[in-house]
Amino acid sequence: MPLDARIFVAGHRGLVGSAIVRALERQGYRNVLTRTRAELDLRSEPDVDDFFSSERPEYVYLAAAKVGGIWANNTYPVDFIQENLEIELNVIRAAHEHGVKKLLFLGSSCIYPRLAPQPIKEEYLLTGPLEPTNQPYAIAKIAGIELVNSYRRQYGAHFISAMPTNLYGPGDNFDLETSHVLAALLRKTHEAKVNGSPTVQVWGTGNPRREFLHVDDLAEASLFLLDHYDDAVPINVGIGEDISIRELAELIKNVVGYQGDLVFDPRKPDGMPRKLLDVNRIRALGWSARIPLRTGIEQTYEWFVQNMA
Ligand SMILES: NC(=O)C1=CN([C@@H]2O[C@H](COP(=O)(O)OP(=O)(O)OC[C@H]3O[C@@H](n4cnc5c(N)ncnc54)[C@H](OP(=O)(O)O)[C@@H]3O)[C@@H](O)[C@H]2O)C=CC1
Ligand SMILES: C[C@H]1O[C@H](OP(=O)(O)OP(=O)(O)OC[C@H]2O[C@@H](n3cnc4c(=O)[nH]c(N)nc43)[C@H](O)[C@@H]2O)[C@@H](O)[C@@H](O)C1=O
Repeated sequence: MPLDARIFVAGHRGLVGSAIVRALERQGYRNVLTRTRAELDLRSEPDVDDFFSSERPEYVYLAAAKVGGIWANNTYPVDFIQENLEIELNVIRAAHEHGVKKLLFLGSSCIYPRLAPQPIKEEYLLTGPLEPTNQPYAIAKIAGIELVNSYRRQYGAHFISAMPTNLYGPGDNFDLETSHVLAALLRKTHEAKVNGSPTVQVWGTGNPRREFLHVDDLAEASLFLLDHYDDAVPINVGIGEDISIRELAELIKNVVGYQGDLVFDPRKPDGMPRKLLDVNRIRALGWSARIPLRTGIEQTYEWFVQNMA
């Protein structure tokens, strides 16, 4: 992408979108287009069309979506399937109709079968049943991949899809109901330390395993893929290692400096037993994650204390 290219980052105030804007600015891009949801609701087809027609973006990062952790996904299935389908249909269609040169659609590792062999290769998509707690969201994301590939096949569009693993970092959602595990445990553990509480509640058994990628790594990967990838296969983006939720909770205790105990609540869902991406495809292109988990958690905790606590 030339440095004066007109680049639309959809979802620029979110965890991922804000990191992509930071990465673009670091690399010297000076024409980054953004709109808040209040300024442009991406669920509205005519408004999306007007925006593309007046602003004429040349490149698009589609990082706007209805996003949430296991509880939110399980509790608001209509919102997760409907809003995501609407956003994908409007933005991807408008990008094609208004001549966007390249678009990156962000999916999620939850598109893969619940019991997929580990680490999960891109070709395992649609080879088995999905995890029920996030099936509506996963199906919306799979529809997004198919839409991207249909535009590639029917019109030769240079649209691509990336599948990030679980993300964390500055700007994450720290709401205890709707957040993902890492942000939730950072906040709970910090509050337990400050309030002198003897225990921290951890949902589920602690046995599920997850892979955590720092959002600044994902942002670098997103820029890299726009320049170096043009294929129908939705490419995995991860760090290549996973840990159990119990190990994550212990690591967070250590970073926060909390001396109390962890209490597991098996009445809460575990979700997918394991979700570790095979990242050989993106590594072969020349990109690897750089931020180690402990360093990333320390930096995110510092951000949380300065901005949210
Ligand atoms: N977080 C994670 O662990 C993972 C995320 N991903 C993917 O990355 C992408 C971004 O996720 P993340 O940054 O975490 O999500 P966030 O919830 O942090 O941000 C989502 C962004 O989308 C915007 N948005 C949502 N609905 C609309 C709408 N109707 N119109 C306009 N803007 C809208 C929000 O705008 P506003 O701020 O104005 O509300 C917000 O800026 C998603 O596609 C997600 O699937 C993939 C794997 C893991
Ligand atoms: C990114 C991904 O995010 C979601 O899938 P998930 O990986 O299951 O998400 P999660 O981060 O919410 O939980 C991971 C694990 O952690 C446990 N856990 C413990 N204690 C807390 C806790 O306090 N909060 C949360 N949220 N989880 C907790 C929790 O019970 C589960 O076993 C999907 O919605 C999916 O759509 C998606 O794409």
